[in-house]
Amino acid sequence: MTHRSPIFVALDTPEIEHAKAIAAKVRHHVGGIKLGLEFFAANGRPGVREMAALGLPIFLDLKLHDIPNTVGKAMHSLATLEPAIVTVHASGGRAMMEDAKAAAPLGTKVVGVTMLTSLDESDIDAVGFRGNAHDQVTRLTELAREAGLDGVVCSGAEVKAAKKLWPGGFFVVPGVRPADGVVGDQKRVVTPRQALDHGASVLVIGRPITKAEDPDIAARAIEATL
Ligand SMILES: O=C(O)c1cc(=O)[nH]c(=O)n1[C@@H]1O[C@H](COP(=O)(O)O)[C@@H](O)[C@H]1O
Repeated sequence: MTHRSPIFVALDTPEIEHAKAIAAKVRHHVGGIKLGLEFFAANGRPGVREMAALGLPIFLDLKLHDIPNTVGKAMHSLATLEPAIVTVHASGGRAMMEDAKAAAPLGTKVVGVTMLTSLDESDIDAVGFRGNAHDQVTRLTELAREAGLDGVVCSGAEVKAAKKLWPGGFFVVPGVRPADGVVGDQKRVVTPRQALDHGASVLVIGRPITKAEDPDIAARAIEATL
Protein backbone atom coordinates (compact mmCIF):
# COMPACT_ATOMS: atom_id res chain seq x y z
CA MET A 1 0.00 0.00 0.00
CA THR A 2 1.60 3.29 -1.03
CA HIS A 3 -1.06 5.68 0.24
CA ARG A 4 -0.87 6.51 3.93
CA SER A 5 -3.70 8.53 5.44
CA PRO A 6 -2.65 11.99 6.73
CA ILE A 7 -4.87 11.42 9.80
CA PHE A 8 -3.24 10.84 13.17
CA VAL A 9 -5.97 9.86 15.62
CA ALA A 10 -5.53 11.50 19.04
CA LEU A 11 -6.06 8.81 21.67
CA ASP A 12 -6.63 11.13 24.60
CA THR A 13 -7.38 8.68 27.37
CA PRO A 14 -5.52 7.38 30.42
CA GLU A 15 -6.93 3.88 29.77
CA ILE A 16 -4.52 1.86 27.66
CA GLU A 17 -7.06 -0.85 26.89
CA HIS A 18 -9.47 1.79 25.60
CA ALA A 19 -6.70 3.36 23.50
CA LYS A 20 -5.84 -0.05 22.04
CA ALA A 21 -9.47 -0.86 21.30
CA ILE A 22 -9.96 2.38 19.34
CA ALA A 23 -6.64 2.00 17.54
CA ALA A 24 -7.64 -1.52 16.50
CA LYS A 25 -10.98 -0.26 15.12
CA VAL A 26 -9.59 2.63 13.08
CA ARG A 27 -6.20 1.29 12.08
CA HIS A 28 -7.00 0.92 8.36
CA HIS A 29 -8.28 4.50 8.06
CA VAL A 30 -5.57 6.45 9.89
CA GLY A 31 -1.89 6.99 9.19
CA GLY A 32 -0.80 6.94 12.82
CA ILE A 33 -1.75 7.41 16.43
CA LYS A 34 -1.11 10.39 18.66
CA LEU A 35 -0.47 9.85 22.36
CA GLY A 36 -0.45 12.92 24.57
CA LEU A 37 -0.02 14.01 28.15
CA GLU A 38 -3.13 12.24 29.37
CA PHE A 39 -1.95 8.88 28.07
CA PHE A 40 1.72 9.38 28.97
CA ALA A 41 1.03 10.51 32.54
CA ALA A 42 -0.93 7.31 33.13
CA ASN A 43 1.03 4.76 31.13
CA GLY A 44 4.55 6.17 30.61
CA ARG A 45 7.17 4.63 28.36
CA PRO A 46 5.89 1.02 28.67
CA GLY A 47 2.49 2.23 27.51
CA VAL A 48 4.00 3.92 24.46
CA ARG A 49 5.88 0.72 23.62
CA GLU A 50 2.69 -1.31 23.88
CA MET A 51 0.91 1.05 21.52
CA ALA A 52 3.88 1.05 19.11
CA ALA A 53 3.59 -2.74 18.94
CA LEU A 54 0.29 -2.25 17.06
CA GLY A 55 2.44 -1.25 14.09
CA LEU A 56 1.25 2.31 13.40
CA PRO A 57 3.59 5.33 13.56
CA ILE A 58 3.52 7.05 16.96
CA PHE A 59 3.16 10.79 17.42
CA LEU A 60 4.26 11.53 20.98
CA ASP A 61 2.66 14.85 21.84
CA LEU A 62 4.24 15.93 25.11
CA LYS A 63 4.58 19.63 24.22
CA LEU A 64 7.89 20.00 26.03
CA HIS A 65 8.46 23.51 27.35
CA ASP A 66 11.28 24.23 29.83
CA ILE A 67 14.87 25.45 29.88
CA PRO A 68 17.04 24.08 27.05
CA ASN A 69 18.99 21.68 29.31
CA THR A 70 15.84 20.10 30.73
CA VAL A 71 14.11 19.74 27.38
CA GLY A 72 17.26 18.33 25.77
CA LYS A 73 17.62 15.72 28.53
CA ALA A 74 13.93 14.83 28.38
CA MET A 75 14.17 14.37 24.63
CA HIS A 76 17.25 12.21 25.13
CA SER A 77 15.20 9.93 27.42
CA LEU A 78 12.38 9.73 24.86
CA ALA A 79 14.77 8.95 22.00
CA THR A 80 14.79 5.19 22.55
CA LEU A 81 11.03 5.13 21.90
CA GLU A 82 11.81 6.36 18.35
CA PRO A 83 8.52 8.21 17.85
CA ALA A 84 7.71 9.41 14.35
CA ILE A 85 6.80 12.89 15.65
CA VAL A 86 7.40 14.73 18.95
CA THR A 87 6.16 18.20 19.99
CA VAL A 88 7.84 21.03 21.89
CA HIS A 89 6.39 24.51 22.49
CA ALA A 90 7.98 26.92 20.02
CA SER A 91 7.57 29.72 22.58
CA GLY A 92 10.22 27.92 24.69
CA GLY A 93 12.68 29.74 22.45
CA ARG A 94 15.32 29.07 19.87
CA ALA A 95 17.96 27.50 22.16
CA MET A 96 15.37 25.15 23.65
CA MET A 97 14.25 24.01 20.20
CA GLU A 98 17.86 23.54 19.06
CA ASP A 99 18.63 21.34 22.06
CA ALA A 100 15.43 19.36 21.55
CA LYS A 101 16.26 18.66 17.92
CA ALA A 102 19.88 17.78 18.74
CA ALA A 103 18.73 15.15 21.26
CA ALA A 104 16.07 13.57 19.02
CA PRO A 105 16.73 10.47 16.89
CA LEU A 106 17.37 11.09 13.19
CA GLY A 107 14.06 9.58 12.11
CA THR A 108 11.95 11.64 14.52
CA LYS A 109 10.30 14.84 13.35
CA VAL A 110 10.44 17.50 16.06
CA VAL A 111 7.65 20.04 15.59
CA GLY A 112 7.00 23.29 17.45
CA VAL A 113 3.55 24.10 18.78
CA THR A 114 2.93 27.74 17.80
CA MET A 115 -0.43 28.91 19.17
CA LEU A 116 -2.79 26.33 20.65
CA THR A 117 -5.93 25.89 18.57
CA SER A 118 -7.95 26.28 21.79
CA LEU A 119 -6.97 29.97 21.98
CA ASP A 120 -8.77 32.78 20.20
CA GLU A 121 -7.79 36.44 19.87
CA SER A 122 -9.10 37.37 23.32
CA ASP A 123 -7.14 34.53 24.99
CA ILE A 124 -4.01 35.60 23.12
CA ASP A 125 -4.51 39.13 24.35
CA ALA A 126 -5.11 37.92 27.92
CA VAL A 127 -1.84 35.98 28.07
CA GLY A 128 -0.02 39.06 26.83
CA PHE A 129 1.21 37.94 23.41
CA ARG A 130 1.92 40.62 20.85
CA GLY A 131 -0.27 40.68 17.73
CA ASN A 132 -3.01 38.27 16.61
CA ALA A 133 -2.93 34.50 16.04
CA HIS A 134 -1.65 34.92 12.51
CA ASP A 135 1.27 37.14 13.64
CA GLN A 136 2.11 34.80 16.48
CA VAL A 137 2.07 31.69 14.29
CA THR A 138 4.17 33.21 11.54
CA ARG A 139 6.75 34.58 13.99
CA LEU A 140 7.09 31.24 15.80
CA THR A 141 7.21 29.36 12.49
CA GLU A 142 10.23 31.46 11.45
CA LEU A 143 11.85 30.78 14.81
CA ALA A 144 11.23 27.02 14.58
CA ARG A 145 12.73 26.95 11.09
CA GLU A 146 15.80 28.88 12.22
CA ALA A 147 16.21 26.51 15.18
CA GLY A 148 16.37 23.55 12.81
CA LEU A 149 13.06 21.89 13.70
CA ASP A 150 11.18 19.84 11.11
CA GLY A 151 7.96 21.81 11.23
CA VAL A 152 5.24 23.34 13.37
CA VAL A 153 1.78 22.72 14.77
CA CYS A 154 -0.78 25.42 13.93
CA SER A 155 -4.45 25.74 13.13
CA GLY A 156 -5.85 25.33 9.64
CA ALA A 157 -6.49 29.07 9.61
CA GLU A 158 -2.74 29.80 9.59
CA VAL A 159 -1.20 26.81 7.84
CA LYS A 160 -1.25 28.46 4.42
CA ALA A 161 0.75 31.45 5.64
CA ALA A 162 3.14 29.22 7.60
CA LYS A 163 3.79 27.03 4.57
CA LYS A 164 4.47 30.06 2.42
CA LEU A 165 7.22 31.04 4.86
CA TRP A 166 8.60 27.53 5.01
CA PRO A 167 7.75 25.54 1.85
CA GLY A 168 9.82 22.53 2.97
CA GLY A 169 8.32 22.44 6.47
CA PHE A 170 6.16 19.71 7.99
CA PHE A 171 2.78 21.05 9.11
CA VAL A 172 0.64 19.42 11.77
CA VAL A 173 -2.93 20.73 11.98
CA PRO A 174 -5.20 19.91 14.96
CA GLY A 175 -8.49 21.63 15.73
CA VAL A 176 -10.02 19.87 12.75
CA ARG A 177 -13.75 19.22 12.59
CA PRO A 178 -16.02 17.71 9.94
CA ALA A 179 -18.56 20.28 8.70
CA ASP A 180 -21.25 19.05 11.15
CA GLY A 181 -18.80 18.24 14.00
CA VAL A 182 -18.99 19.29 17.66
CA VAL A 183 -16.35 22.00 18.21
CA GLY A 184 -15.97 21.66 22.02
CA ASP A 185 -12.97 23.52 23.49
CA GLN A 186 -11.35 24.19 20.12
CA LYS A 187 -11.61 27.74 18.76
CA ARG A 188 -9.61 28.07 15.55
CA VAL A 189 -11.28 25.25 13.63
CA VAL A 190 -11.38 24.17 9.95
CA THR A 191 -12.60 21.04 8.17
CA PRO A 192 -10.14 18.24 7.37
CA ARG A 193 -10.42 19.01 3.65
CA GLN A 194 -9.70 22.72 4.16
CA ALA A 195 -6.67 21.94 6.32
CA LEU A 196 -5.20 19.69 3.64
CA ASP A 197 -5.98 22.17 0.86
CA HIS A 198 -4.14 24.85 2.81
CA GLY A 199 -1.01 22.75 3.19
CA ALA A 200 -1.32 20.46 6.23
CA SER A 201 1.05 17.47 6.16
CA VAL A 202 -0.77 15.73 9.00
CA LEU A 203 -4.27 16.16 10.47
CA VAL A 204 -4.70 15.48 14.19
CA ILE A 205 -8.24 14.32 14.90
CA GLY A 206 -9.42 13.16 18.29
CA ARG A 207 -12.98 13.35 19.57
CA PRO A 208 -14.74 13.40 16.16
CA ILE A 209 -13.39 9.84 15.82
CA THR A 210 -12.86 8.57 19.36
CA LYS A 211 -16.20 9.75 20.74
CA ALA A 212 -18.21 8.65 17.71
CA GLU A 213 -20.66 5.83 18.17
CA ASP A 214 -18.59 3.86 15.68
CA PRO A 215 -15.01 5.24 15.45
CA ASP A 216 -14.27 3.19 12.34
CA ILE A 217 -17.23 4.61 10.43
CA ALA A 218 -16.32 8.14 11.60
CA ALA A 219 -12.70 7.74 10.45
CA ARG A 220 -13.83 6.33 7.11
CA ALA A 221 -16.29 9.17 6.59
CA ILE A 222 -13.59 11.76 7.28
CA GLU A 223 -11.12 9.97 5.01
CA ALA A 224 -13.68 9.97 2.24
CA THR A 225 -13.72 13.79 2.29
CA LEU A 226 -9.95 14.06 1.74
O1 LIG B 1 -0.08 19.48 19.56
C1 LIG B 1 -1.25 19.12 19.34
O2 LIG B 1 -1.49 18.03 18.84
C2 LIG B 1 -2.32 20.10 19.57
C3 LIG B 1 -1.97 21.43 19.41
C4 LIG B 1 -2.99 22.40 19.38
O3 LIG B 1 -2.73 23.58 19.16
N1 LIG B 1 -4.28 22.01 19.58
C5 LIG B 1 -4.63 20.69 19.80
O4 LIG B 1 -5.82 20.40 19.94
N2 LIG B 1 -3.63 19.74 19.85
C6 LIG B 1 -3.99 18.34 20.18
O5 LIG B 1 -4.84 17.83 19.16
C7 LIG B 1 -5.85 16.98 19.71
C8 LIG B 1 -7.19 17.52 19.30
O6 LIG B 1 -8.19 16.66 19.74
P1 LIG B 1 -9.72 16.87 19.33
O7 LIG B 1 -10.07 18.31 19.64
O8 LIG B 1 -10.44 15.87 20.17
O9 LIG B 1 -9.79 16.58 17.85
C9 LIG B 1 -5.62 16.94 21.21
O10 LIG B 1 -4.91 15.75 21.50
C10 LIG B 1 -4.73 18.13 21.50
O11 LIG B 1 -3.82 17.87 22.54
